[in-house]
Amino acid sequence: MSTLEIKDLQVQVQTEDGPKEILKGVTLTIRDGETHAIMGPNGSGKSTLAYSIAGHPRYEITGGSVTLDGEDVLAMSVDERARAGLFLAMQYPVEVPGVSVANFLRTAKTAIDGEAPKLRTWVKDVNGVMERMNLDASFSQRSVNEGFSGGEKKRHEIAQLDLLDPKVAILDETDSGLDIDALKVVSEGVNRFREREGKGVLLITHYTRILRYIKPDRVHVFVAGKVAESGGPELAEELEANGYERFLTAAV
Ligand SMILES: Nc1ncnc2c1ncn2[C@@H]1O[C@H](COP(=O)(O)OP(=O)(O)OP(=O)(O)O)[C@@H](O)[C@H]1O
Repeated sequence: MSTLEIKDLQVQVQTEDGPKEILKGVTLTIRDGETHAIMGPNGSGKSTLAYSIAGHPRYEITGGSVTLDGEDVLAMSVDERARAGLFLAMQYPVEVPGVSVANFLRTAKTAIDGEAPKLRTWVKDVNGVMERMNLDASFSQRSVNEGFSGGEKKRHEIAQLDLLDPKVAILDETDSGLDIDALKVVSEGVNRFREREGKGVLLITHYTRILRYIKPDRVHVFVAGKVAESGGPELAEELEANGYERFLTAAV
């Protein structure tokens, strides 16, 4: 089971000019096995939603709730959220110089499962994932994200998704900066994850092209810190054709 329920979520950040309200009451439920796409203009608060769910300390929750299978996510520390089954692929993955991909993956897996994975199956699993993500075997020995190309960073995020096997994956612009081949590899990785029993996906994107590979159950238009409209995949096609204008006018 994996139901992520976001109710009337309100979030602010501290700026030099005082607090700034970014999320103004976001309500969204991702049920067992569903994939939801969020699209919206720059600065509408999509990444803020992703970071707030993952527990980034910069974002202050001023109202509302987030639960995963009924558990209060907002009461959990960042690592508790990961152990509870939340995964965030960041728009700009951070570099961790001196920590190899192999070490990072094993440490993360151990922290999430509460015990170290069995070495023999783990090595096989990692090699299998690297191969599927079209990453060279030597990639495991490189420092996390240091000097990675844009495409390598995103493929590495999906390799993590595959190995860490969360309940709900939040993917923040995982398609940005990918060439056609990498987009396919990344999409296939996400689809393999979706095929597992009861997994939820929240996919933040600017482009409908990824939604041709990863078919969403629901599409939400995010404008000025709120969900302005929700619909099926046809809503993404409408956005591609007409842009956000009708939503922006309505939000004023
Ligand atoms: N620390 C901060 N200080 C000031 N403003 C901030 C801070 N963090 C976020 N914001 C503002 O909050 C708004 C929402 O930002 P966010 O990154 O969530 O938008 P987004 O929809 O993901 O944008 P994009 O599509 O460009 O990635 C923006 O106006 C941004 O400048």
